[in-house]
Amino acid sequence: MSEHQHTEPTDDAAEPTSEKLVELAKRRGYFFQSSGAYGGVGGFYTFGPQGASLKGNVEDAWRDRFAVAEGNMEIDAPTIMPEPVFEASGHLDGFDDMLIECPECETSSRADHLVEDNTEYEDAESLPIPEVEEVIAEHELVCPECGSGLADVAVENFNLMFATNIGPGDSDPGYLRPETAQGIFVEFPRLKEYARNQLPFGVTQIGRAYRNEISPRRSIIRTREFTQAELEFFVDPEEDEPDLEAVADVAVTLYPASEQNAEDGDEIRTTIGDAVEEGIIGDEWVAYFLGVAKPWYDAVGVDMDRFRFRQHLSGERAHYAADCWDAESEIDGNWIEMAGFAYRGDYDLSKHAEHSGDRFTVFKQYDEPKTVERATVDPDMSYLGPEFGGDAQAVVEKLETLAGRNRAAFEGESVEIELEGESHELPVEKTGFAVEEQTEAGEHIVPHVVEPSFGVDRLVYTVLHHAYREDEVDGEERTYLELEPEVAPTFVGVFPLQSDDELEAVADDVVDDLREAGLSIAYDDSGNIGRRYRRQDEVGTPFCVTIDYETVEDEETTVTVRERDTTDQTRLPVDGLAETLSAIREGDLEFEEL
Ligand SMILES: Nc1ncnc2c1ncn2[C@@H]1O[C@H](COP(=O)(O)OP(=O)(O)OP(=O)(O)O)[C@@H](O)[C@H]1O
Repeated sequence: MSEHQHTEPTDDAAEPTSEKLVELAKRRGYFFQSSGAYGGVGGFYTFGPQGASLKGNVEDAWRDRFAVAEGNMEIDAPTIMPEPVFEASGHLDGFDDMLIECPECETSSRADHLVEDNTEYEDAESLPIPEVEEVIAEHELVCPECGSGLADVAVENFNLMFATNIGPGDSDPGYLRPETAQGIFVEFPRLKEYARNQLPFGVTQIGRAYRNEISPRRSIIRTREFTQAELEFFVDPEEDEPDLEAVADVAVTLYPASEQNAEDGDEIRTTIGDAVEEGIIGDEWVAYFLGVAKPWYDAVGVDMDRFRFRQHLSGERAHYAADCWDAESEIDGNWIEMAGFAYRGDYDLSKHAEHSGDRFTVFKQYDEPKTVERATVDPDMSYLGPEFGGDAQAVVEKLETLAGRNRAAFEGESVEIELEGESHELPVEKTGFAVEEQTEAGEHIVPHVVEPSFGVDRLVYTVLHHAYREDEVDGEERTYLELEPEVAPTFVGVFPLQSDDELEAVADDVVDDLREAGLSIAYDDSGNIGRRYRRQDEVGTPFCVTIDYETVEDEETTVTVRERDTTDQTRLPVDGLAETLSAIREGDLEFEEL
């Protein structure tokens, strides 16, 4: 849960585009704070008609790339899970942020953010609480809301999970999942069957996650309910290798930990292939998914000049994560995390195995059966019973473990075991010790996990922010969103020039044709034509089709087609219009070619 000063600014920093974007988003139906009729509630946002459509298109594009094209499965698990799941995952004990509450105005703030925003510390999250308290006192930091001093105020750990009860009463606590990933890990014993026990395989999920953030901020960038798109990719660490060839030439901007730590460190422009070769990206699987993600981000409309992969600093990384990189986008001069790519080892599956007692392994068949020597014991119970009484079974278990670990212990006349701190000698002949040859077809292994974890809301925000443009058309200021046709909520605006039965009849036919071709259409017959264009420009509609008097006068029925970014216009016959626009949407044709 890192949030660095160099990657995220304070709320009061001047953010011209963000401010204008948030206003546009509300006015045009992209997103707005929820429950406004009741005063609004912090950290919850509703996606309006345009936003829901954009978000859905982004999710579809993610599904196409990370589930369908990669051959991974998709699941849809519940958002509430029982307490033992989060005991196992570590969220119950460790999913905390540092909370400081102002005694004067009762405003809650994240203590680490307070320190990062107002001192030279860049990674206060990794400091122990007493040190954070010291820094707050030393720097005489004050409440961001009312300005009261916070020098003597205690900092506490605050668990970010939303708690609830499953069923009546409180005997069965549950939590709203703080990440979609646990829904995949918990079902692993069944999911591996669907994958026919063959590694590697991947499972994706797109769904809501909940975090009771102490101070949600920057509109949909830090909310309390948000959407994640996660892939858990399970591999055999000994044998599976990614298809690095496929992404070797992908050009990337990397900001490795070494550069972040260096005095004059800088971003590195390289390719995935070279970065792996030079050891900049330590794990090949992580490198592979960075290579898949970069062109995908480009395709959905993230500006590649304002995009980079930043490696986690050692203090930021979970202890089990071998390598971790974030995809970051630049927003008004600051970098925000859009996704994390982590090599998580066998941590998650081992924890769930330990806590649930279920099998979180995959049976790995050897190419050829192996003959192995196994040391076994078959103790003489008529001897152990009288000798050890109620402890006889414990002695058997000790002997079994010892035979597996240290055969040499059985080489003499007697063997020594330890029981509750006391040492006992047994005649070897009474243990039934033997070494046998066994043929084994394979072994049970715990797969390792590579996790690309995307935040959909932050991506939607970035796509809108990077698409935001202002220019002047015919002496008038214009705002438009240069959204990629693949994700734009509406593809074509259709306007009859005037309220006229003949024009409207043609417009209706055009709408029917285009909708039949699967294109999303906005029909607008109100206001002057310039204003209708502006409305569509502001929501990022790539094309507008106007039905005017030439349409009905000409022998061939033609319409004006206007392109959003250039505002260039051309006349096209209604016949074949749907095919032409579909070809543009698919990327098979450029507007300039018309
Ligand atoms: N409160 C939030 N609001 C919106 N999106 C979020 C939030 N927390 C996490 N995400 C998204 O989920 C993705 C994966 O979650 P992860 O646990 O790696 O985030 P994180 O490192 O805790 O984020 P942060 O450091 O910003 O709190 C993030 O990259 C981000 O896009």
